[in-house]
Amino acid sequence: MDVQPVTDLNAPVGADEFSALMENVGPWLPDVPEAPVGLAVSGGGDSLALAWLAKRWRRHVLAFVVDHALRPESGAEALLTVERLEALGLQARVLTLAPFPKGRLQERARDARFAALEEACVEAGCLDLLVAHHLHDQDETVWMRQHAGSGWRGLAGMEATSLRGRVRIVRPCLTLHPERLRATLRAAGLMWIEDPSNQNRRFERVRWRQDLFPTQREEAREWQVAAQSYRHSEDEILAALLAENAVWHSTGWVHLKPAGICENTLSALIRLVSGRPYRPSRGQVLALAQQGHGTLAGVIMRPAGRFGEGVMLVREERAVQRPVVAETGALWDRRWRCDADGLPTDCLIGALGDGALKMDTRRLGLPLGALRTLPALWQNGQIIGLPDVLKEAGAVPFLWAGGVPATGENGATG
Ligand SMILES: Nc1ncnc2c1ncn2[C@@H]1O[C@H](COP(=O)(O)OP(=O)(O)OP(=O)(O)O)[C@@H](O)[C@H]1O
Repeated sequence: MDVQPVTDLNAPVGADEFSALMENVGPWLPDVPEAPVGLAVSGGGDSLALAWLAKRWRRHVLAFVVDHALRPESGAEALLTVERLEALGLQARVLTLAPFPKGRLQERARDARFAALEEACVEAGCLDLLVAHHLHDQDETVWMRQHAGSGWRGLAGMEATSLRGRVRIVRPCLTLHPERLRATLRAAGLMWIEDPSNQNRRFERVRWRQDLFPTQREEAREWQVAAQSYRHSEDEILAALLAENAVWHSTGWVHLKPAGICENTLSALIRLVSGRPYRPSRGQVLALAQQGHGTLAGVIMRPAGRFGEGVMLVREERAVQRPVVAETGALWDRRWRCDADGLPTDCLIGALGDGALKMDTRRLGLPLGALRTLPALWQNGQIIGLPDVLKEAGAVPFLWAGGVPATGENGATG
């Protein structure tokens, strides 16, 4: 649907305008209590304005307020935000984060925040999570990436929708000026919290926010629109190449025919097979494509041999995660999620490893490297459960949880 641009920065965002923005980032499930739309609210002006608008758009919206527990007053602020949300008729929950390691604070806080939000969304039945990034956030993202020497993929900025693990992140306000979100709050007579870290020039984003001239913001928008349209057309080409030439096996590896081997397919497939959120560097991928075999970003590429022409891409055994405690929902190696209930307390999830030696890879139809890097349930150094993708008796359910699809960019920040 076409949304008429509103140029008056003092004009609150209207209900019809917001509905049109939401329609552009749909489709949406029916408005039922079993499937609320999730909403991430920091308590700051932007996300509170989004909460107010979202509640008018739909009855069943569930807000999550993450308390990073980094400042003594943060717990009280989170509760105050919950009260404000409840006063708007929204259901709201506080998610308090466990302490996380010092250093790279903003990045770690963001990762921990999204992990908690994803978990809470899955538990509450929310497929979508709304966040309040707006036009100025997008400008700053584009400038930061431009400054870091990012190519067109980076300059395309944040997408209005992207996948993160098991939820879809939706940014309905990406084209809205922040002044209009403030105007919306003022018109509704709502109060919000100013987070002091939003003024702290120690953080790169804050410096860009404070220093960018209006003309530079305009410039960023031009780059962003051009780069995003290029990104979308490149993604279409990539999807067609993959559909024609790549076979993704549910045991976590890929067979790629010769006609499909190029920088674009390899970088997307390496990200997929490794379970990592980011693509490897372009130079490294080009070198690998030229060599025809090798190891990159936790993935081994080698000739496909008995599987046909071309190459196979298999997770590198040396790079897999160490064993983790086995419990329902546990994620191992960023690739596999354990879906079994009632596991004994002293079990671990780790690579099948040498447990694969007694197995017949020909009968199972997969390369040894792929078999060795599948998850297994271990107890006292013995394998007590194989993943159900192998279709063996007494198997344990594991779901592929790589999180990032092969096509479609996830230019996520924030
Ligand atoms: N502590 C938090 N709890 C829940 N959601 C959050 C939190 N911090 C950020 N978010 C979500 O991520 C978005 C982007 O984060 P960012 O840090 O840029 O926003 P902010 O300036 O802190 O807050 P706001 O956007 O509410 O003014 C927010 O708009 C909000 O939707």
